[in-house]
Parts: sequence; structure tokens; C-alpha cells
Amino acid sequence: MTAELIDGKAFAAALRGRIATAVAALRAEHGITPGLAVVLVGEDPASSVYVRSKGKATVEVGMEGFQHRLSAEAPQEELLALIARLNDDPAVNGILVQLPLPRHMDEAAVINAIAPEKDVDGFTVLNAGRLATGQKAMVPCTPLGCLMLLRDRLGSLAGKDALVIGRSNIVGKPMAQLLLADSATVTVAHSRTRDLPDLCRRADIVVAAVGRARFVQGDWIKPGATVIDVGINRTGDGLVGDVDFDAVREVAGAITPVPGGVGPMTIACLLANTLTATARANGLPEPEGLTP
Ligand SMILES: Nc1nc(=O)c2c([nH]1)NC[C@@H]1CN(c3ccc(C(=O)N[C@@H](CCC(=O)O)C(=O)O)cc3)C=[N+]21
Repeated sequence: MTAELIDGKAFAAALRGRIATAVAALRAEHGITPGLAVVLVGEDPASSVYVRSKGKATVEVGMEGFQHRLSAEAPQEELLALIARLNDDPAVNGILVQLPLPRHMDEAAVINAIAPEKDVDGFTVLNAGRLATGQKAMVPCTPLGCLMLLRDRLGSLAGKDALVIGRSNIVGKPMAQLLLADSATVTVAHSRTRDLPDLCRRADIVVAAVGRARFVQGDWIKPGATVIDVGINRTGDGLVGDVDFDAVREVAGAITPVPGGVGPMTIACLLANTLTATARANGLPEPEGLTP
């Protein structure tokens, strides 16, 4: 049996369509246009590509995009001053500082300078704590996108055995929190985990976010399991995920491809978070289906 493909690209396009409709209504009924500021420090070519596609997606749903570029050598104070201005700017509802930052900067200090209500990445300590304690939060875009795909495929996640491979603050940990909030039984595996293949064979849901090309093997997968591949690895033969796609798709029930899986959902969820932040900032009801 071959796994069903989970079409993240199509799901993301539909989500962006609903966002565009809500943005148009916000403008017509309240004269409000959501604004998203993206800050890029340095000239990393991959980062420039992401920032450009985020800018394009922002305009396509009718939001206003603001781009700020600082040189790789800019002092941290300059970045903090820019963030302070964006925090105070009423036209800016969401702020994203593209990661990674140059080595001379303190990533945590920079991220936590973002006003929590404008933290559309959900990376600040306050939003991470809110998510972990079941309070209304800004939820990191990639895990939120994965959750939407999982619920669409499986319905209720209650009682499912979920394995998250990777423990980063931006994917693994918030993904585990979201699955736990949906009453899955969650295991988080990492580089020091013993018997990962055996652990994986028990999982109904596998979320791979390790950053190692084709790491998850076909014989690690329980037949019929749902596999979400968060990996974006540039190799000699193009963009590949953290899952050995050709082998795993022979065993799994459903799997996300790379590209065309989680990546497009990340960008759509960034727009979803910007819309949610705008509604909250203006005391308006939040559009449904954009938050967990
Ligand atoms: N503060 C911050 N927030 C981020 O969300 C953030 C970041 N920094 N730094 C970099 C990573 C990476 N990231 C991706 C978003 C979309 C695709 C995406 O759409 N990928 C396409 C393919 C793109 C291609 O062909 O290169 C796909 O998977 O189909 C990939 C990667 C967001 N990031």
C-alpha cells in the first residue's frame, strides 16, 4: 500500500484564501489593514528567498508588508531600536525577525524585545509559556501548520501515540505542546534518545524535525502511520526532507512531501497569526480556524 500524500501546498492555498476574505471584510467593515513587518539582518541568500516569499504572500492576501534590512555587521542596539519602533507603530500588527541572526547578536534578547502581542512567530518566552500552560498565545507557525494538517487527516488526536523527533524551541517543543493539548500521548526524541527506530514503530503520528536529510527510515514506521516531514535540507539532488520519502511512503498511511508539505503551511500560518494579532489588537472577534 502506498501512503496518501498530504498536500500542504493546496491546504495552504485554501487557508490563504480564507485569510484574504477575512482581510477584505476587515477593511470594508472597519477600515483596518493588517500589517506585517519582516526584519532581515545580513544577506544570507536562503533567508533572502524566504523573506521575499513571505512579502509576496503578505501582499497577496491584502495585508501590508514592511521589510527592513540591516547589514550583517549592524550592532545589536540598532536592531533593538528598530524593534522598539515597530512595537510602537500602530500600522504594524506582526513582527518577524528572520533567524538565524549573526553570531554577535543575542538571539533570545532580540526575540524577547518583540511585543508579545505582535510576536507572530510565537518565539517570545511569554508566548511559549502561554502555550505550555494552555493560555491564549501566539503559536509558532510551523507546528501550527503541522497541527492543522494532522487534524484534517485524522480528526481527533486524542489517545494517539505521537512521536516528535527534534526538541528545538521553534518546532519540536511547541509541536509537543500542541499535540499534548489535543490529548495525544507525546514522546519527544532527540540526539541522545535510545532505540529511536523501536520508539518510532509505536507511533501513530511521527513529526520529523531533526534537520538531517532522509533520517527517518522506512522500517521505522508503523503501517498506516501519519508522517509529517518538517525538514528542509538542500542536498546535491535538490530539496529533501528529514524522512526517507520513497521508503516511508510504502509503509505510512499518509505523508507530507518536501517541497509542497509543511513549508507552505508555515507561511500561511504566519499570515493567520498576523490576522489573529490584528483582530486582538482592535478588540474584534478572531476569525475562526486560525488558532488551535
Ligand atoms: N523568524 C523566523 N521565522 C520563520 O518562520 C523562519 C525563520 N525565521 N528562518 C528560516 C525558517 C525557514 N522557513 C521556511 C518557510 C517556508 C518554507 C517553504 O515554503 N518551503 C517550500 C519550498 C521552498 C524552496 O523551494 O526553497 C516548500 O517546502 O514547499 C521553507 C522554510 C521559515 N523560517
